[in-house]
Amino acid sequence: MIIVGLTGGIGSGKTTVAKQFKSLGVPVYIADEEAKKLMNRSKVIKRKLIRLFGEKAYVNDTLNRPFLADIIFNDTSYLEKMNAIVHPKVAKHFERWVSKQEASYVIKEVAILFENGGHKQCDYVITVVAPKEVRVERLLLRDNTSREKIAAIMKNQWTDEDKVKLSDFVVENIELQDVENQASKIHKKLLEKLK
Ligand SMILES: CC(C)(COP(=O)(O)OP(=O)(O)OC[C@H]1O[C@@H](n2cnc3c(N)ncnc32)[C@H](O)[C@@H]1O)[C@@H](O)C(=O)NCCC(=O)NCCS
Ligand SMILES: Nc1ncnc2c1ncn2[C@@H]1O[C@H](COP(=O)(O)OP(=O)(O)OP(=O)(O)O)[C@@H](O)[C@H]1O
Repeated sequence: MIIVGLTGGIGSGKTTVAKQFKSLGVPVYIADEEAKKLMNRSKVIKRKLIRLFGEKAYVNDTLNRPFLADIIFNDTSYLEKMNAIVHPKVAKHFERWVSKQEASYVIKEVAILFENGGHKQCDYVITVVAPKEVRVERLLLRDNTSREKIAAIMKNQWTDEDKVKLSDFVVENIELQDVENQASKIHKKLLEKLK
C-alpha cells in the first residue's frame, strides 16, 4: 500500500486538509486521535505512563491531558519518553489498519513526522503550511488555550521552511476554498504517479 504522510505544525490545518482527501474517497488515519484512544485503552501504555508520570497521569481512568501537557511541552526529555511508550504502539495499530484498506493510497495524518524520522516510512509527504500568527489565532478560537502553551508546543516542531524542503507536496492553507482545489490537484497527481 502506498502511504502518504500528511503533516504540518500545530494549527496549520492538517485535519481540515485530511477531510478533503476523505471526501475524495481516500482512507485517512488520524494518528493523534488513535494515539489518544490507545492511551486510554491499552493497559500496557497506562501502566508505563503511570510509572513515568505518577498516578496523576489518569483521572477516573481517563488520560489527564492538561497534567501531561504541562510536563511534556516544557521538558523535552519527558516528551521523548512519552513518545517512546506511545508511538511504537501507534505504528503497529497503523500497520494493522493499512492491511485492511483497499485503495490506491492512504493518508496518514501525523503532527510529528519529520521530527522523529517518520517520513522515511512514507512514500510521499504532504505538508500543510500557514503563517504562524494565523495558526495561533485559529487555535485561540478553536481551543481553550494560551499563546504560551502554543509557543511551547511550536518549540518542539520543525519550522515550515524545513518541512517544505523534504516534502513532495505543499498545501498553503489560507482560504478554505483554495484548500479544496489544492487537495484535488494533489490527489490527481498522486493517482497519475501511481498508475
Ligand atoms: C500530551 C497530550 C495529552 C496533551 O493533550 P492536549 O489536549 O493538551 O493537546 P493536543 O492533543 O491538542 O495537542 C496539541 C498539539 O501538540 C502537538 N503534540 C501532541 N502530541 C505530541 C507529541 N507526542 N509530540 C510532539 N508534539 C505533540 C501537536 O501539534 C498537537 O496538535 C496529547 O497531546 C497526547 O495525548 N499526545 C500523545 C499523542 C501523540 O503522540 N500525538 C502526536 C503524534 S501521533
Ligand atoms: N483556511 C482556513 N480558514 C479559516 N479557518 C481554518 C482554515 N483552516 C483551518 N481552520 C480552522 O483552524 C483550526 C485548526 O485547523 P485544524 O484543526 O485542521 O488544524 P490541525 O493542524 O489539524 O491542528 P492540530 O495541530 O491542533 O491538530 C480549526 O478550528 C479549523 O476549523
